[in-house]
Amino acid sequence: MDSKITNSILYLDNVSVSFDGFRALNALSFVIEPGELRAIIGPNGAGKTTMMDIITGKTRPDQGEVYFDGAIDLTRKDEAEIAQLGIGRKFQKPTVFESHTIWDNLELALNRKRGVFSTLFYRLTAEDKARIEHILETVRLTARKNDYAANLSHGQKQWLEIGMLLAQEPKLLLVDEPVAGMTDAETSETALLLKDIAKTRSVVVVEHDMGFIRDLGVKVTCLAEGSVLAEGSIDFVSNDPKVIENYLGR
Ligand SMILES: Nc1ncnc2c1ncn2[C@@H]1O[C@H](COP(=O)(O)OP(=O)(O)OP(=O)(O)O)[C@@H](O)[C@H]1O
Repeated sequence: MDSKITNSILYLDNVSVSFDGFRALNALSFVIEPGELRAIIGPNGAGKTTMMDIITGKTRPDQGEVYFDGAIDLTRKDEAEIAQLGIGRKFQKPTVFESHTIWDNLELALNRKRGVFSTLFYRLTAEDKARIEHILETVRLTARKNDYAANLSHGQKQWLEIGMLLAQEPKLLLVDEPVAGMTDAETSETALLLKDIAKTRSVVVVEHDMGFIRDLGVKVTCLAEGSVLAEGSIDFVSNDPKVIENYLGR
């Protein structure tokens, strides 16, 4: 097998998918390295959500290769299997349990991995507690751990949900527009938080907020019309005439 596949955490090659004759992805190819934090930008309808749907098994490609963690062919796995393999997805809207505390939300997320029956009789070990404390620190919510999730700001709810995904220890985390609706301070903090997370796993983040993308300071992939328009540093990508014409200049 190609070493480009075996050395990557995520490998997409020539992936296409059409809906009623409309090509949402058109020969999309890109590679994410283990431990990489990658930013994906692009205009509305560029195929960013469809790309995440393909990776998580929600949508099947019409053609192309999708490999995870070396040699796992994701096109042969269903959504549940892909989640189990270690791909976590954060949707745009936070979906935390508002009437539970922040701690309980994380405990529930930790238990989700274990299944219903073991959860019924399960007591947290010291190791589990340490894990929750560590996640609380990562997502900047230690001081709020006993508050109800309902009392968090929108940005903090996004962080809590990222924490709930971390409890399941994904190898790859897909994050869709995390900073939409956040304050400027929360947006800057989210860039730091995602960089912290990427120290121990790979992260792919889709965002429109260019200030945030600049703060991340990582490799950027710009999609348009279902394929890669430009890829490289933020300066390289934002000076590309095709990116200016199709996205930034709009
Ligand atoms: N299930 C579907 N059925 C029909 N068309 C779809 C479906 N999913 C996506 N599309 C179309 O495919 C195109 C790509 O959509 P997609 O949501 O992936 O873009 P996006 O880059 O995520 O856009 P945005 O930034 O607005 O979220 C759009 O024109 C969309 O209408």
